[in-house]
Amino acid sequence: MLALGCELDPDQEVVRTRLEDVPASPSPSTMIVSFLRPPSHAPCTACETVMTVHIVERMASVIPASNSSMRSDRNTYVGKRFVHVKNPYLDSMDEDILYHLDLGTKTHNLPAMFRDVKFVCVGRSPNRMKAFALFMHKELGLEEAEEDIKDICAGTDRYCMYKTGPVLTVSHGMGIPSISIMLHELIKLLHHAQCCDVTIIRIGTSGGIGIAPGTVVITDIAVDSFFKPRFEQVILDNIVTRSTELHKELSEELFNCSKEIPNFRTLIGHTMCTYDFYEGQGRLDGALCSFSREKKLDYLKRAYKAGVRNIEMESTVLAAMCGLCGLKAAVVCVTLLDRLDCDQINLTHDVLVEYQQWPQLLISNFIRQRLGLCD
Ligand SMILES: O=P(O)(O)O[C@H]1O[C@H](CO)[C@@H](O)[C@H]1O
Ligand SMILES: O=c1cc[nH]c(=O)[nH]1
Repeated sequence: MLALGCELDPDQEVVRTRLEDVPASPSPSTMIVSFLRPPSHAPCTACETVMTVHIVERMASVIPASNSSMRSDRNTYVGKRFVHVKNPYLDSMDEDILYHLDLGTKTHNLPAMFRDVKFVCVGRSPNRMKAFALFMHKELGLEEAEEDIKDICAGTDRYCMYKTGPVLTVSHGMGIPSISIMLHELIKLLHHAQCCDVTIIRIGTSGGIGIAPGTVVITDIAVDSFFKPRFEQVILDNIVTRSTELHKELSEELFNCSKEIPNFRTLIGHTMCTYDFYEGQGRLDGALCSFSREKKLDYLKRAYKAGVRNIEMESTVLAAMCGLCGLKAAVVCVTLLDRLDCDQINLTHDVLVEYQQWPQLLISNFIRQRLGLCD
């Protein structure tokens, strides 16, 4: 019998192992083959896939009460839910330099700067996020002068960061590698700053499937290009599979909040996260295209049937990392086109600007509501 070639962290679980599926001579990167399913789920096609790797790192929210090894971890969430890191090496480090944010534990008093943060809003570009921070500043009625809202990461041009009251706004660039680097350092920052009960929301744009452009999709589950609720992270020469479920109550709260905004088109649905904008999203207009229009439409229609309503490029890793580190996460993206109709984004500048404001408006209303600032 093949022994499982790893030691499991309490937060990681091989839910079921199908030894008959293990290749006779597994390569070093296919040491364990298992059949994965988050324990709280009934079996479904989305989860019932034999994968090259094999470990589900469960989100705290899906830990069954009977799992005693996880109970203490879970109990730390009662009352205050701290942001936690899952790295035994961090504690022994004399200093932690958050290189891409130009911040550090020795150079900055992170608790003094950030301990009161309750909401983190992330989005692609420095300009968009600066505009959002200024908008939030106005909406929260903060006394500080607008000119005093400075980019906290000004010492680097990798990302930007603004703090307006309890709201931290950070840019993340395009795609999984870019947002993933930012999230590692942001999560450590929130941890070092002893933040608790933090909600993180990605505000973005996306391509819709079978829905009118301008619709805001609130993601319930982020799925990969195979419509599976998973994020595969290559670690050394293993692929570790992580769950991509987002916070259900949070998405419902956001949806309810959207109902109070006049003429706001919104829905809750699955969001597909890809590694590429062109071939990866089935576009016919990239520099490379090796499939037919029929194949493209067949793929997008299958995605729709699987519950996917929009496509973007960051949601799976955000869901996976935040779920593991005790952050309630949501993804709110407006759709710029219906991919069943076209591939090119041909909106006028004004319409594009208007569409991009919808998610921002929703998030600002949500934060104001949470802070008891609504009329
Ligand atoms: O508008 P943002 O938030 O960047 O979102 C989408 O747009 C970019 C591609 O144009 C990708 O980052 C994708 O996720
Ligand atoms: O089609 C689109 C539009 C915006 N962002 C994407 O990732 N895809």
